[in-house]
Amino acid sequence: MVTPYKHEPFTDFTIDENRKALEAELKKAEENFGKEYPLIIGGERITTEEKIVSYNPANKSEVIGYVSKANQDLAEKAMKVADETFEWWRKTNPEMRADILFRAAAIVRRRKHEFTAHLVKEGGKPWKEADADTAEAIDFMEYYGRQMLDMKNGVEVNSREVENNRLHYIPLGVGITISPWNFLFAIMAGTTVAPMVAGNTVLLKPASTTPIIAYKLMEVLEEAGMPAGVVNFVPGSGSEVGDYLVDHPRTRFINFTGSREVGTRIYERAAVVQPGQKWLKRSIIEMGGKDTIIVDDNSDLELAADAITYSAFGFSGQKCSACSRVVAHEAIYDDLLARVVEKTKEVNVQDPTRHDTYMGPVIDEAAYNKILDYIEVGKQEGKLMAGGTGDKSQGWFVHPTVFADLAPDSRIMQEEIFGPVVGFTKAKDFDEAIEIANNTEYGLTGAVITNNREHIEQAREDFHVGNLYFNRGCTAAIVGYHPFGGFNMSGTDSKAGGPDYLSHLMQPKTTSEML
Ligand SMILES: NC(=O)c1ccc[n+]([C@@H]2O[C@H](COP(=O)([O-])OP(=O)(O)OC[C@H]3O[C@@H](n4cnc5c(N)ncnc54)[C@H](O)[C@@H]3O)[C@@H](O)[C@H]2O)c1
Ligand SMILES: N[C@@H](CCC=O)C(=O)O
Repeated sequence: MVTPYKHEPFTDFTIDENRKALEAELKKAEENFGKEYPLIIGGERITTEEKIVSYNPANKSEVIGYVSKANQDLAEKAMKVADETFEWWRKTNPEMRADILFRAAAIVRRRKHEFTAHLVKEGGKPWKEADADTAEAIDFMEYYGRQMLDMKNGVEVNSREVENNRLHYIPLGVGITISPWNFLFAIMAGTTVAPMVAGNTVLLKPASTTPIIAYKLMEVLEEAGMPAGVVNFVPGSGSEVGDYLVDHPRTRFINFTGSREVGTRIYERAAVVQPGQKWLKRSIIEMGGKDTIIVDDNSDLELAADAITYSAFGFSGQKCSACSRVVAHEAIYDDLLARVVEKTKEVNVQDPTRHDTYMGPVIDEAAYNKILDYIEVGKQEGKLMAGGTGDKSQGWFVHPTVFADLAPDSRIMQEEIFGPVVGFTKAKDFDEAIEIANNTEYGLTGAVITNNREHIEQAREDFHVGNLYFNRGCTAAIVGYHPFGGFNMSGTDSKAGGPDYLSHLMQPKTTSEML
């Protein structure tokens, strides 16, 4: 009997015991620095000459580890193994597959601080963010296991007197999971275990900046009883291994989360029917955001300022859900801006190994340079109110930055920066605020801070985003509570952590028997 789903609680690090536990795991994580990690294909560990090097973004001189790098030959080998494994894995009992996830979740829960410490080091996440990432990985396993149990008997369809009709779900085939570095554990794990529990086999290609956490997930799944060949670990270059697997005629589906640039490229390539290909590939493509918080004239400004500060600067703004645009009613614009600037100046930026860190580094040099370039653009387009500088002496640190008085169509208000930069613009009334909020090519998250019931209902209808929140920030969706995914150029809106998610990874089959 499976207990009802509830999300994994976050750790309270003000409790001495919890703080000491994480500190001990951070020390242990440092002892493991510099280790080598192989590929895993059909359970076989394969070491290659060429390596991906994973660095600590808060301390450039620290190498977290060296990960073997797949080439096209190894990708082909992994495809063959996954294809063969699918032939029997697709017929396995869904309960057995769900049990693997429940066991895997329990293993991670028992070693929670070990994983969280690893995320602090490999992802540069402050404790709170790293703990939430671990909790979300657990949630995905618990939630998708239960979803599979709910879906295993299909759904009721009508039958007539002379026939017996059924609709049930069958898996698709071999899927390619391509994951981002920002939710290095949760999204990587969720987009791997969902297809697996649905009866598919998977080739997992994690982000090259954060591959080691994916190896650790593989170890957990193996310990939980996942047979060899079901999930195969093939880290490698996006343009080499990624393109090869996306184009492969035996690829049945692609489960991608990442940037708009790479997502649209994959979507286009996957649409091309290759010689020998017998199906139309399914593409689940979740991409970026340019997420807005609207602040109404009749609203709690302190709540608004807190929500903006956390949504803009939590994990250095490196969330697809991060608030990068504020649209404020002109009557409260100056007051709100002053509050946010004051709070921004209080944000500390330091090594996330320290327990009191609010904001750590950005992920790497390319991200650092891109964000600082945008800051220069912002200085031309608006008024710099806070931040505006970086420090790369030790790691890739960018100070939380606020720009005021931007035009809604300025680059800072339109393009995904993926860093700790937020822009403010003014609206004369709520109608105009909604119009500005919708005026991007994305449609992922948004929030409205208001005490006006009519405006809540208006936004519910007209604010065109996949995840809309009222009187809170626009980040921190919880699996099973806030199914997550966006509209327009934010992606295919598959709603990760929601009741429809597994249906994207299976196909419904109707059978009708004459009586
Ligand atoms: N919508 C969501 O749920 C969601 C969640 C997290 C992150 N994101 C988005 O992800 C982006 C940040 O992540 P990122 O920098 O890792 O994104 P990215 O697009 O650079 O990389 C994502 C993955 O794609 C791989 N890749 C790169 N080129 C490829 C190719 N040609 N073929 C196949 N794979 C290829 C990368 O190696 C990585 O594993 C942001 O835009 C953010 O908004 C979206
Ligand atoms: N699901 C996360 C965002 C994932 C993208 O980076 C949130 O709701 O903040």
